[in-house]
Amino acid sequence: MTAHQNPRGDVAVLVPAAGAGVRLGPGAPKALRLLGGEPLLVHAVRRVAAAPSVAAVVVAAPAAEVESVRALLADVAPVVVVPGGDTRQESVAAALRAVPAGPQIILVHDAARALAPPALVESVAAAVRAGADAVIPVLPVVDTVKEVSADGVVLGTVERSALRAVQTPQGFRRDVLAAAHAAAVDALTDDAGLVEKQGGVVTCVPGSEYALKITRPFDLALAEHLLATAPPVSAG
Ligand SMILES: Nc1ccn([C@@H]2O[C@H](COP(=O)(O)OP(=O)(O)OP(=O)(O)O)[C@@H](O)[C@H]2O)c(=O)n1
Ligand SMILES: C[C@](O)(CO)[C@H](O)COP(=O)(O)O
Repeated sequence: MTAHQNPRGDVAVLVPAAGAGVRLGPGAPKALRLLGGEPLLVHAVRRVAAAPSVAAVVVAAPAAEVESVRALLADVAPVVVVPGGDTRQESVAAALRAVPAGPQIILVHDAARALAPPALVESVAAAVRAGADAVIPVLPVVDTVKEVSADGVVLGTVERSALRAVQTPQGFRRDVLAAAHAAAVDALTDDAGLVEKQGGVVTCVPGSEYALKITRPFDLALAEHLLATAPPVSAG
């Protein structure tokens, strides 16, 4: 199957999906765990592929699951599947190398954020299209945040008014993301961080509660409930 979803689109989405899911507990690699009877990866790819701007999707799968992931996604969307790496950053870099020529906007989206709506994909892409080098969806931090020592003693309270919790999809001009990964020295927890290290400007757009990262068992249980009320997949 071709890598092209919508030949008129200007966006390629990289989906890092090669993580083990240690915090979710023993079982299959996290992207293949079930939510509403379907793997998290299927939910994530279905939603990004439904966004009208998306021309191509590249999935970084667990190395041992590349063929099974290809088969799993064959009826969901046209995708390229490559083996992921030992870290999220390596998985994104592997997917980036496989992006077809054409799209000049690249989004990076965690398979673990399985319910992120197509409308969020479109709003991130639109902000890049409007001229931003890099765009991240964010939500305000609602808890009081404290810095705590390794032995559990509070060192201080962090002023939270300027803090934001960062989600995916994160969006980039293609040349900006390529340069940031090429220059990467340390493994960071998100791609926008690599752009920041290069002195790039990262712009925020409003995130979505549905784009929660399914990390621990409670998140999966919460996502099962959210699935019933999630925006329709066609809401690009
Ligand atoms: N080597 C890795 C590690 C993570 N990821 C992906 O990066 C996203 C965010 O990672 P996270 O939710 O932390 O997943 P895991 O690394 O699987 O979680 P854990 O740390 O609990 O094992 C996930 O879609 C995950 O599959 C990846 O592609 N390659
Ligand atoms: C990219 C990310 O989802 C943004 O919040 C997050 O940094 C991934 O973190 P993890 O270390 O893979 O859990």
